Amino acid sequence: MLVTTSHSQKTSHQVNVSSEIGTLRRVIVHSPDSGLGKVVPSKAQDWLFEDIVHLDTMRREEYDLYIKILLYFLDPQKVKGKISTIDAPENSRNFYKPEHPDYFNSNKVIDPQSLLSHILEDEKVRIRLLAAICAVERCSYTTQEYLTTLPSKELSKTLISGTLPDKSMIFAPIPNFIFTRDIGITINDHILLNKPAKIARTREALLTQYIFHNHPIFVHLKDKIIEIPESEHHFLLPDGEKDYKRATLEGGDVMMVSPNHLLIGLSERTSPYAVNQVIKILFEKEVVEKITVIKIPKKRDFMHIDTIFTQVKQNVWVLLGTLSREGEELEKRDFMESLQEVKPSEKLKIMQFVKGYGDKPVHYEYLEDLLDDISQNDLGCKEQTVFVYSGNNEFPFGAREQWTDSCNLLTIKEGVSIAYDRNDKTIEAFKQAGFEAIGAAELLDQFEKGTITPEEVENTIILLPSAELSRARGGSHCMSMPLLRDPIQ
Ligand SMILES: NC(=[NH2+])NCCC[C@H](N)C(=O)O
Repeated sequence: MLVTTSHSQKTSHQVNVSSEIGTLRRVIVHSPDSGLGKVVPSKAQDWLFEDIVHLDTMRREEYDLYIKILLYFLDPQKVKGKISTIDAPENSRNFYKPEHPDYFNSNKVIDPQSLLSHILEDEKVRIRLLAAICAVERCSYTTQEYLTTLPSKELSKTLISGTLPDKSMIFAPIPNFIFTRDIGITINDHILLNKPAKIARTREALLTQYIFHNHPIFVHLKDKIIEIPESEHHFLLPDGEKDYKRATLEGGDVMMVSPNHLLIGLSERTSPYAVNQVIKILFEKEVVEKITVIKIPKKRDFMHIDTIFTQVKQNVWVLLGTLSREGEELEKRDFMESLQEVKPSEKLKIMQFVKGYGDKPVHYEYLEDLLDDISQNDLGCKEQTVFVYSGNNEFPFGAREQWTDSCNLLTIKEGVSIAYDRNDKTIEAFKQAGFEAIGAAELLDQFEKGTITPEEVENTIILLPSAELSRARGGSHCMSMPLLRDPIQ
């Protein structure tokens, strides 16, 4: 192995997440690679995109700001006072390219492309991973042999983008790799790896599995990496019946809300069998004591639970009104709506399992009841729980803004979250709840001028330009896999 682990490195390799809001210290994010620019209209839906994106705008005007904000909060010496140089045209964005010598190379804001190039230095890992990928992608033996000869940095780039250094495509891109939330989830000091429901995300899972099992920064996690096995019945089922018994789970459905309490979505992407397995494994390993299952409608609009709600502060949540108590009350006031019967599959169902209390779950009727219980009882918050609704619950903006990820926020420290700038009504609702809203570029400008420091930022929603990013159907929560957060006070 090229990278070795010294004692001082070990502390910086710490992995622990016990809340959604403790100060973020280490995170995995992936900058949009060239594969995103290869999405064509005929494949967009298969690749889980609603549209094709303009890669250059997505990078320069949107995602690069996200990286700079994350670095300013997590690893400031990488960016402080350097932004105009970093973004100077003659530097060709090299700062953001993991394969380039000028890459920011932080051990706090980490790109899986770098981790992959490190593990590919190991001959054994390289051969095994290439064999696995080439089998999945049905490559010829000659292609596989050629790939083994590529330098690690090039190979890493190719395995992610699907494109060789000569720009020819050897397999499909994995454009959803920017949504690192879905590749795995840190649950206290364990990592739960994902089992994607969609074929388009298969290679992501394979790369992630190899990274977590082989990279020296995760070597201490050996017994703490959890993978969900397929049910043995699954293999004997006719194809038409397979779906029900499949084990699928994506990270957007898993939320660590307090040290003992995990939320897991039962959704379009996460199957009942996987949920059962997670409960069994986490209880057996004593990783958490309480697991709440939130069954959401299987709809493209919702996909994972983190598209419906996320947490901003111990007592503040942003959520979609139509699936909540607020939504039902609004509906009841509308006589015609109340005549329409809601299909059971379109209703939210919340069941809470506590270790040692058998299979008898506690039921919550509404999302607000559960979130309030988390704020007040799990987190012991003294203030009243506040709900900020998507689109400020104004028809039809709740649904419109949820579609562009108004409810999908990454909290980088208590009360400070990153959101998309396009969700005007939700931003308005945040302001009414006492938050400030500031554009990412403006905030960076203030950091550079020294008028404010990241430590001084409080109760603020940082707004990221999102015309292109939102077409990929994920927000900042999806675009982050936290590895380390401070415990909440
Ligand atoms: N955690 C999330 N909500 N991830 C969003 C993923 C979006 C991606 N296009 C997909 O459909 O898979």
